[in-house]
Amino acid sequence: MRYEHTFAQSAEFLRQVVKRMGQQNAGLHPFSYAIWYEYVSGINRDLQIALDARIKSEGKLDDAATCALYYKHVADLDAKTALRIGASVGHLVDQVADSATHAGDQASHYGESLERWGETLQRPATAKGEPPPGLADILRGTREMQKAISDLHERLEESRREGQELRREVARAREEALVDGLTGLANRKGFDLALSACLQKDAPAGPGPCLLMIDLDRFKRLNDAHGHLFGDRVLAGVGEMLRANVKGKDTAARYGGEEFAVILPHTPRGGAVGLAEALRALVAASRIKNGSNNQTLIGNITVSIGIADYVAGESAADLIARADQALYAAKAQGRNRVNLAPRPQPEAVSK
Ligand SMILES: Nc1nc2c(ncn2[C@@H]2O[C@H](COP(=O)(O)OP(=O)(O)OP(=O)(O)O)[C@@H](O)[C@H]2O)c(=O)[nH]1
Repeated sequence: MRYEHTFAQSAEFLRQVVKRMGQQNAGLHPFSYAIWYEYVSGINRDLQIALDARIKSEGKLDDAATCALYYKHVADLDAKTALRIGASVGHLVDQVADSATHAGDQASHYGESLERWGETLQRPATAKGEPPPGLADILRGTREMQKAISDLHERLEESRREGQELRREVARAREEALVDGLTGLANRKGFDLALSACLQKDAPAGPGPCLLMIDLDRFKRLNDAHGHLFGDRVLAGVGEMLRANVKGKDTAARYGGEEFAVILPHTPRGGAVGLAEALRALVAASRIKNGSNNQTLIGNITVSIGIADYVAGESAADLIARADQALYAAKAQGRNRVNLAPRPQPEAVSK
């Protein structure tokens, strides 16, 4: 386990963590607890450096900063560690198997030589009617050695196969760590990785990328009226609709709670507006079954969508903020609508 502290140690960390959490602006949620626990216990050096730098430059941590630190330095750690261990184990097994193959080759070469020597030695002995003493033992020993090496080789080959399977499992686990359990879309971490990969490409030729932020309208009201489980089914339904309509190099993600995001790496703003309008209309036309017999159809589920098209030099955070502002404007204009963010003035783009 990652946390090996005794009860007394962790109780002391708890005391310090609560104090530190209370000094920030972020909520007292598990993400906040996790980063401060790792900070005060001293087990996560990168996090300590990043957290100190953040507080020095920006003062108290808010929710966004807390979540960003959590995703970057805590949540990803297990996946990273698993990947590293998987790669090391695989490498080790490959090395051992290579050595065994080499040893096996040598032994069989040695065996062949002994066989040849044996034949030469046996000839005059057979002529006299009695083999030289000890020669039969040498040959038997050699064969036994060959058999032992060949068994070892087989076992190590098996280990190599297991190592490869282990590596595949680790890769699968890592992929799963980037997927949201309820909707099957990319989760927040998957979204962050996809967006930063998309923005890191050297000056992409052609249009895009565009970012859509999609938020369910009056979702609290829906939860209150029909229950949280029904709310979850609505989220899963929206996820299914996005999976069916967002394909290829485009990424659909659950950004958090009842908010979704779509990254369109090569789509011009006109195309993004067209897709957003189609997604909005699909949700508005949907009906979801509810009730004990699942026969009651609930409608009036709508989403508002904000769109921002990337401006050269813009950071991921700025692009998200512009799409979010467009989303809030869509809400303010009455919801169930699509709104395109204005493009920032060139001097407003932070490099
Ligand atoms: N069922 C369910 N509800 C969630 C989940 N995540 C967030 N919510 C709920 O989503 C609701 C969001 O409410 P608000 O942020 O007030 O927004 P809203 O009611 O959608 O209103 P507007 O966004 O202004 O249209 C809250 O009631 C949350 O509890 C989830 O995973 N499942």
